[in-house]
Amino acid sequence: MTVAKVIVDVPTMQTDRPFDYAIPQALEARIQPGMRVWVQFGQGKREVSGMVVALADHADFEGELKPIIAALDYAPVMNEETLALSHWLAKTTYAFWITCIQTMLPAMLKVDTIKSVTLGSQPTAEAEALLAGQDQLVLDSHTPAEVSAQVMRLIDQDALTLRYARKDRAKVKTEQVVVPLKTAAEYATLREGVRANATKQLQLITALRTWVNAGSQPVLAEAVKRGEVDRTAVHAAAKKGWLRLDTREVYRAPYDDLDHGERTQPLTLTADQSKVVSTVDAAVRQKTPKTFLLEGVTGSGKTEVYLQVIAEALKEGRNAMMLVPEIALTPQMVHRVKGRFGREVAVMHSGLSEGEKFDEWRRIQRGEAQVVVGARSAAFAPLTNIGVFIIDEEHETSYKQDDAPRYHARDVVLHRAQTFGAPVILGSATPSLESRARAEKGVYTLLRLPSRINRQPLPQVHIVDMREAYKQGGKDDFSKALLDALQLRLDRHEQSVLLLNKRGFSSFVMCRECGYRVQCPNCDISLTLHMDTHTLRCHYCGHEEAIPTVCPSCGSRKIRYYGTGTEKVEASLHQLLPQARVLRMDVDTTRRKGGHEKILAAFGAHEADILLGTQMIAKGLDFPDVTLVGVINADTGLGMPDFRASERTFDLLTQVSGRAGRAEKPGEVFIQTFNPDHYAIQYAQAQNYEGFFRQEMAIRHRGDYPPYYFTTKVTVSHQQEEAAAKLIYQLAKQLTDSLSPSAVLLGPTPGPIARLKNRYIYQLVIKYKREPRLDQTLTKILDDTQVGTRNGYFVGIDKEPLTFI
Ligand SMILES: Nc1ncnc2c1ncn2[C@@H]1O[C@H](COP(=O)(O)OP(=O)(O)OP(=O)(O)O)[C@@H](O)[C@H]1O
Ligand SMILES: [Zn+2]
Ligand SMILES: [Zn+2]
Repeated sequence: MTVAKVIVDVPTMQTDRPFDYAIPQALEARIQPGMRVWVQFGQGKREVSGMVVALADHADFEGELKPIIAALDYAPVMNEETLALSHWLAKTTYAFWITCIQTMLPAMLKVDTIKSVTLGSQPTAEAEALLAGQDQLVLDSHTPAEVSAQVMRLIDQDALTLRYARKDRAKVKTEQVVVPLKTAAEYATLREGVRANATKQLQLITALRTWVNAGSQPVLAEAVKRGEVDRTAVHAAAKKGWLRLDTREVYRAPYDDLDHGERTQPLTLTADQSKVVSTVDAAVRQKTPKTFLLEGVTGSGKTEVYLQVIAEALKEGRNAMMLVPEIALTPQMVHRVKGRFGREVAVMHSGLSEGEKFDEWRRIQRGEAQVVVGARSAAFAPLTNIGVFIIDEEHETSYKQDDAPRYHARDVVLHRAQTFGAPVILGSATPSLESRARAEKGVYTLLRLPSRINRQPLPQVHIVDMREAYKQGGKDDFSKALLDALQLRLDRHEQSVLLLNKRGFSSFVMCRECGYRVQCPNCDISLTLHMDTHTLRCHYCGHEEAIPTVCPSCGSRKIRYYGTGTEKVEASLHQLLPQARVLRMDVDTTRRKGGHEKILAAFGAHEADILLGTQMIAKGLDFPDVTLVGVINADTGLGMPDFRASERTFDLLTQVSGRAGRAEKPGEVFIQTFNPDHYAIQYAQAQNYEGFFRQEMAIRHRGDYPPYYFTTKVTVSHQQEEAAAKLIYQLAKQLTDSLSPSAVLLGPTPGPIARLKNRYIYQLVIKYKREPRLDQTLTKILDDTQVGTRNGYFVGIDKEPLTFI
């Protein structure tokens, strides 16, 4: 007997292991590891989806095995390598195996379970009334709690029966093509029998003859759109047997125009670039899974290096994967990669629709794409035979996922690189301290691009002391120096980029009379003001409400708007420089699909003089006419109680400064700050990464922080504050008892936001150098607390968290 080992879609600690299922005769030859199946699970008749992770010739389970009800796939959606990867991911991130599998697959492959009730064996009047003449009542998250309770009671009485059905989200896109069934001569004869005033029929026959002669089978919708044929006439002709309509599967191709556009040629490399490329190429050819840290200043031509290394892998008959942070995955970047490799490139990022993502994934899965470019989750793309991995802007925090599985894309890539015997390039102008320290120890190989292409100097950076600036005629967030520099660019018809560092504060509404700030009802945090929709929104749970006109606390009408938002700065710019054309880029202006693209295209086409934006404008942009970069508020991040605050500030300032003067014209940068003497700002002014690295390492060493120590954060949440607090103290004791004396426990403390989505949060952080027993202890903690069951506890374990607050 063949037995299937199935991971079921029931994310709890007790079910986080494969369960044995019998493969019924009808499915005997079909079921393979990596296929999704539909099975019955646990008591009752609950039906769930699951993933076959292995086949075996005998069961580990003693009793009678339940059979697999149905296979959900015709071919496996995971292969041996990705299945093993999912298991590794679950182990290393303390997440459920099923959660990892679902994270790795496109959303369209998630199976929704539809729960409903029908009349049971002992129907009652109450049950019949509830169904109100319908065959079934569907239960979902919108079902009111009272109804759920009533349904449960009626199920217990056998008055109702619970039923399960599955709904696959996957939708394959199809199109209809016209297949002419007759010869050109036959169509000519047909034409003679058609009345002269039947113009649509005559037109159709003419078209059919053209297609027969050209041997083409056009897409119906397109032919109709071009006005070549009439849809009704086509359907009528199909009935008469003049033609056939075939349904064909098609991909939603988000970058169709680029796929068929002209290809760019490799550039002649500079000596520095050449050295880097040949070093990595050698590793590609020898299949050595070495990690290279490419430290290259902004505008040093890292992207061209990536492209040529990818080309080498392809030449060797291997595939390539390149990760880019979400916000740097701009149309510019896609253009550069697609421009070189065309349709061989699959692109994966959150800006695509679910259908587009699914289709790009299928192209990779079927071996039709050789290069994958994507954001964090593209690290899981089912690409095979990978010859090189690239992570651009490797210091970016967006490579780490905040929710379970709390993985870092860099770790996923390094793991897969071992499997494939492929080198990895980690590239950045400002590498993370962790990576740079590893290069120092020789774990990674350091490669450098110390100068800009064509020996252009890095832009000149001015620090503007805002404490002084307001005394000297600065107004509305702008110093006179920055305003003058902007004016000069307007006069010269050059472009400017303005960064508003939003980290740390945002716009809010406050009562001038009593100081009341509108709070989220579900979370302990102030609501953020959004002028575009005239609402207040919670950035954590999504709660939205109208701006009050009267203070809910004291009844006063003196409600005022506070904080510097991009909208407010945009308004000041219009006042201060009325002739400037400003484009604003932030979450609000890019929310709609393609919004990002449109703004950048407009800026590239010189439809604006100033591009004003948040962090999302700091990375990867390469516009030759940008000669000025202004940072409106450099230090909002410095005040954060986070030991990485300086590193983040240095990275951001260096990256954004790098947007200026990338072509022939020299660039200039103005950084407005209240902390002009802070070392992060000083080193950013000098664009001296190595200097910053040394000083920051010394500080981390003194404070026993990463990269000298490892860290793990444990978070507990519960709807009752007391329950959460009690558990975290209990865990703290358990950890202290099991860890060595050299490990340090920070906390327990309430979470930085003490209540989120109506759950109270407590956390602790473990700092340690070597703790062989930590893994075991953490696993035991998860086992003991029975996460995911009805007791209401959530326990989150985050290895190397990027946020401590
Ligand atoms: N060998 C070369 N010859 C000529 N131009 C080049 C060469 N390599 C790169 N360039 C050009 O130099 C500019 C900067 O290169 P690129 O954008 O790759 O730098 P980068 O290091 O990725 O920058 P950043 O980290 O700031 O995003 C681009 O316009 C690119 O086309
Ligand atoms: Zn008030
Ligand atoms: Zn909220």
